[in-house]
This record gives sequence, structure tokens and C-alpha cells, in this order.
Amino acid sequence: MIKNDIWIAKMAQQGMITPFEPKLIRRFENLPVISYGLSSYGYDIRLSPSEFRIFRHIPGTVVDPKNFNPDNLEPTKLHTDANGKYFILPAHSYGLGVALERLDIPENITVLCIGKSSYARVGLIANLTPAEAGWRGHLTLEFSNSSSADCRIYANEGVVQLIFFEGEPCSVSYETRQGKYQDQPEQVIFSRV
Ligand SMILES: Nc1ccn([C@H]2C[C@H](O)[C@@H](COP(=O)(O)OP(=O)(O)OP(=O)(O)O)O2)c(=O)n1
Repeated sequence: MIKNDIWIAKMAQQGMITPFEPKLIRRFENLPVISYGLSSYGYDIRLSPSEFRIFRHIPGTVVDPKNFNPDNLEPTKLHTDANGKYFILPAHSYGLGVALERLDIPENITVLCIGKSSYARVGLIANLTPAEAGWRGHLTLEFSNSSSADCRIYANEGVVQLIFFEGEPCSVSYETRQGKYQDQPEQVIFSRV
């Protein structure tokens, strides 16, 4: 069953989401922000200002998830203006960022990471991915700008929402099988095999 705000707040106190914001924040220092924090049946995490990378084509090469070449993912600059701190994802491009929050997923919970409507409305698609039972770390977040216009993506503000589902206890969790993306730090982690 999908977990509610009461359960999410209780588990966050035990370390499931760090830092944790117990209500949905829509303004910060009197300025509107892309919302983050606890919602009725989920939690909206923020984009870390630490790093954002954008795919670029290197003529004569093909991106290989089994043998990833970091040259294909170029770091991009963090900008600042009166509206906040932001990265720019160019039109029709794909970029990777990282979550500001550290997660520690319980052994009987699966998390779905899905997009926020405000970004969906401007053409920014967050790739739909799971965080598995027993996984810990900072999520690597994947975005595609499907519109023909460059788009801002704000750091320190809401970027992706998490939905928590409880299941019967599993026999092998991400922790017990020692998954390769366990304990991700607050930086973009490339595809591995
Ligand atoms: N946006 C996301 C979604 C997930 N993860 C982390 C948490 C997941 O538990 C872990 C593995 O996710 P998948 O099972 O989708 O990845 P793979 O199947 O490719 O890897 P593995 O073989 O480790 O399961 O990656 C992440 O960093 N960023």
C-alpha cells in the first residue's frame, strides 16, 4: 500500500530522509520556490547545487552503459540570479543531477521517483526509476528537456517526488545483494556494470 505523510514523517525521524522538511515548502525567504518537502502521500526532494552534467556527442563514439566514458557527460555551470540558483538544460538534451537529500530505504519499502508537474509543464521529464528496498545514498537524477527551448532547473528546490510502497518482506534486499549503486555520495554516479 502507498504510505502516507504520518508514516513518512515517522520514518524520516529515524533517518529515512536527511535533511527532512515536515511540510511542503512553497516560499523561501519570501520568494516562491519549486515546492519541496512532505506532501500527503509522498516527499518532494531537492536538486543538489553540487553538480549537474549534460550529455554531449563525441563524433565517432557511441555511449556504452557497460563501458561509460565520462567525457560524454560535461559538468555545467551553476548560475545565480534573483530567482535562485539554477543549471540550464539545453533544448533536446539529457542531463544528470543529484539529490540534496540522503535516503535510507527500509528493507520492506520500494520507492518510485517521478516528475513534478511544474517541470512537466515546461517540457522537462524526470526519468521514472525505482529506489530499491535497503538502498542508501543520494539519488542520481536523470532529466530530459523534450522541448525546443532551453530550460532552467533550480538547485536547492523541489525536482522529483518520491512515492513509498510497502510490501511483504523480501528475501534479498539491495543491501544484502550488495548492489553496485549502494551508498552513493552527493555527486553524479555514472552507469556501471
Ligand atoms: N533515479 C534514481 C533511481 C535509483 N537510483 C539508485 C537506487 C536504486 O536502488 C539503485 C539501482 O536502481 P535500478 O535497480 O533501477 O538499477 P539497475 O537495475 O541498473 O542496477 P542494479 O543492478 O544495481 O539493481 O540506483 C538512483 O541513484 N537514482
